[in-house]
Amino acid sequence: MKKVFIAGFTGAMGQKAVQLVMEDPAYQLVGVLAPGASNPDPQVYHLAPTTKVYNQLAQVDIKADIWLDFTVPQAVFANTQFALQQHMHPVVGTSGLQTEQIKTLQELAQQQGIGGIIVPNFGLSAVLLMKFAQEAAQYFPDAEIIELHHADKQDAPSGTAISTAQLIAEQRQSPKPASPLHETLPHVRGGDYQGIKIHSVRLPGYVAHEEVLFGGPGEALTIRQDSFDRQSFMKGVKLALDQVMDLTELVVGLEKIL
Ligand SMILES: NC(=O)C1=CN([C@@H]2O[C@H](COP(=O)(O)OP(=O)(O)OC[C@H]3O[C@@H](n4cnc5c(N)ncnc54)[C@H](OP(=O)(O)O)[C@@H]3O)[C@@H](O)[C@H]2O)C=CC1
Ligand SMILES: O=C(O)C1=N[C@H](C(=O)O)C[C@H](O)C1
Repeated sequence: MKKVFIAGFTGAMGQKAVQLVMEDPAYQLVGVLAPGASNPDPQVYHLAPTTKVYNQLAQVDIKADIWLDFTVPQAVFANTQFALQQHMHPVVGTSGLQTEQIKTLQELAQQQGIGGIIVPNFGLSAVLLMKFAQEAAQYFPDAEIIELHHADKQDAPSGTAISTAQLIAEQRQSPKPASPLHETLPHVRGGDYQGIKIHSVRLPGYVAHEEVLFGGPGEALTIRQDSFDRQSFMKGVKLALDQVMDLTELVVGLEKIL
């Protein structure tokens, strides 16, 4: 039985992950972490009576085989560093890791001789969108991204939008230089990732959605994916939990294990 630790267990994704791990006989939920979890009712959070509950990383004193992280961008780097130092295989769903931070974690994973996976999006529709966008960028170098999320999302742009922009930027050859523009409303053109504009929408009712718009002379291509329910991520989470202990390095993207 593989021992799993879940960071961010009180959150929207953390709760889904607790359910998944508790229902799967291949896993044992040995510990959980969330800052607001000083005295959680195990029944409210569907924990096992033996699951140890922590509210600070510094207090975590047990070892698991796998560290599953659904926390916040401010915590994910230190959490993953800790997991690697303690020889726990990280499965990182939290968004917001910077390129330099990922490099540092990959070096640490190599030093520690342990594999793991960082997954910008566990949903198959998003994984496919990124693949298709990368292909389209070879033919349509001019692209913009619109990501739409629930109003409680704590960061912008989404990790998925950043990953999509990175993939497009790697593939495209000659984007049209941006024309000078007089903005009558500041920031109206959105964020800029290497010339690719990213627009973040936050609205109640939405879960997680992304559109990539490609424009060319006289034509346009739009690719869109929708996660209508967080259940859309759980197949990918299960796949990562099942396979992470076989990985020998810290990889990025669910497609690495599909
Ligand atoms: N890769 C993917 O497919 C997906 C990734 N995500 C990402 O996962 C992350 C979590 O999303 P979601 O569940 O919606 O967010 P929530 O806001 O619902 O949950 C955040 C969790 O993190 C905990 N937390 C807050 N601060 C810290 C800290 N300093 N250290 C440890 N834990 C902390 C919160 O605990 P408390 O309640 O006590 O504050 C809570 O349990 C986000 O980065 C999101 O972008 C989300 C969906 C899919
Ligand atoms: O916060 C979310 O909800 C999501 N976050 C991830 C991201 O930032 O890309 C993945 C998915 O979009 C849901």
